[in-house]
Amino acid sequence: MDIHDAKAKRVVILGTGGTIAGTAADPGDNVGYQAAQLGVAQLVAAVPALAAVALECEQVAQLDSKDMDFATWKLLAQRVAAQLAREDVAGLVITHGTDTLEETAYFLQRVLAPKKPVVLTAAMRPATALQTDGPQNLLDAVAVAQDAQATGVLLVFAGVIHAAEQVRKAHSYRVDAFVSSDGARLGLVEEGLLRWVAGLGPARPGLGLEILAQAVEDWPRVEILFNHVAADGRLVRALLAQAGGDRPAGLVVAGTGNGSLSQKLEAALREAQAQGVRVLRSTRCDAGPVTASGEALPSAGALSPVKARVELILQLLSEARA
Ligand SMILES: NC(=O)CC[C@H](N)C(=O)O
Repeated sequence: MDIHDAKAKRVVILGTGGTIAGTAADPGDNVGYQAAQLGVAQLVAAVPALAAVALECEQVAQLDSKDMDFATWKLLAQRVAAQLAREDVAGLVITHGTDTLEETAYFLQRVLAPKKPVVLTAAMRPATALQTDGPQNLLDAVAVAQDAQATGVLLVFAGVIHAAEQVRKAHSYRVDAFVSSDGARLGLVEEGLLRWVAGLGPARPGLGLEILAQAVEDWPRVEILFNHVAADGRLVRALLAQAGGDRPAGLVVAGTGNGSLSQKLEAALREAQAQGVRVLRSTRCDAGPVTASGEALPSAGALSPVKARVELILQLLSEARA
């Protein structure tokens, strides 16, 4: 859809901070900047084409996404649900830091599984940079939020539309920092026009906002560990030795290859399981699922280790209410 279409319904932009709202003293400095300095209304004001779109802005948070926390997640999920419930709203855009964006995207998809589009976007260069990427990403994200075919939690970045489940940050510096596993990108945005390249798959139903009712201090602790040469399970045993409330409720292991584990690490994880700690097996490979087999510890499917952690936290919250 052309973003200049006057009949287009309203888009609400929720600001949370990140580099897209960052500033540096020197325009040539792409790394020595402060994230989360500009308000979301200032980001919109920097994109003249957005003046023609029916937009509202809401500042939900103002942080560097390396510091994203459960309280902000809970507030964001509530605000997203409230804005989506409005009939005059076609879709949402969320501005976010790139560092933990994929975790927030997966969290919102699993909790809300929205029918309307919820489009995250971000930037790899601060707003003051010579080659700032935030304004174009914001413009593209608004175009996707208005599109009748767009649905669910998406990321729009560097002209590409990604789905929450597949996307991950793959580069620490380049402006096209995100990829989708197995090339599963959904589409492209070119001069405000969308070109879908993959069908949108059927989404699982959302777990519901109610599961977030528990105080965030009491949300389950889930840690991530790796398999690697000579992984001996001592880290697992150190965690199990922690006193009552401090010990993790769940562990995600980023296994090698198809989620494989050294004999010692697997033994330690089975001990954890026997003691009531939930274990999920993911892979440290960049792409591809963990295909379940026989007696192996439970697989996280195609979820990356950080998303498997979000999934386990949400499953534990959901089961605690059942
Ligand atoms: N490019 C970025 O957005 C990363 C900056 C910052 N650490 C954040 O995630 O908020």
